[in-house]
Amino acid sequence: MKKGFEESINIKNKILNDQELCGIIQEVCLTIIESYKNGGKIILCGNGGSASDALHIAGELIGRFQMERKSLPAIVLNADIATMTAIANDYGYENVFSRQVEGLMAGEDILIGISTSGNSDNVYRAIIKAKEIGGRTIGLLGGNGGKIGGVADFSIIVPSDVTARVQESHITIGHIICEIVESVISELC
Ligand SMILES: O=C(CO)[C@@H](O)[C@H](O)[C@H](O)[C@H](O)COP(=O)(O)O
Ligand SMILES: [Zn+2]
Repeated sequence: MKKGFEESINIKNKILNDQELCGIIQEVCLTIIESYKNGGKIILCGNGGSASDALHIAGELIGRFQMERKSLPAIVLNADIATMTAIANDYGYENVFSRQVEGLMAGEDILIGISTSGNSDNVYRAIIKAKEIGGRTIGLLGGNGGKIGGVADFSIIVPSDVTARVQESHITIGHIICEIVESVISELC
């Protein structure tokens, strides 16, 4: 039992002491704030535990994190099960997110693709489609960043190959981003 706690703490300490990674997280916050100022929205997607993380982060933005402020628009592509199953059935599971990006994303929007391996094909294709549309893309990743790490505008790569450990840091990073974005936005309005 102790091993799991220790591993989780050690990975978070590694992130804390990685200036480059902390710098990327800061840049991501600024990019999200800029998008919101320009009338953009955040679009998120992921599989399994990362699907839950996408829902969790969107809930903090649309509802609130810790402060009273206006609602911040966020859409989760893995939330709409009717659309997802239709696309999976008609076009293949690898296209369940990219097809929605095609229909929903505008140039001022940001796509956050969450994948602990960095290699989920449906998240990868969503990032590629978002780039074609001209939107900014963020990968919340793990391992060596995988193929998504090679294409996203910003890659936040948690230094671990263990899916569960990566997910635990993803939600910590997600909370930190929400806290920073919320505090800046609430000063503006
Ligand atoms: O939550 C877990 C494991 O902790 C699983 O549901 C996990 O998210 C699934 O195996 C995903 O399919 C993994 O995909 P990815 O993170 O590599 O993109
Ligand atoms: Zn999990």
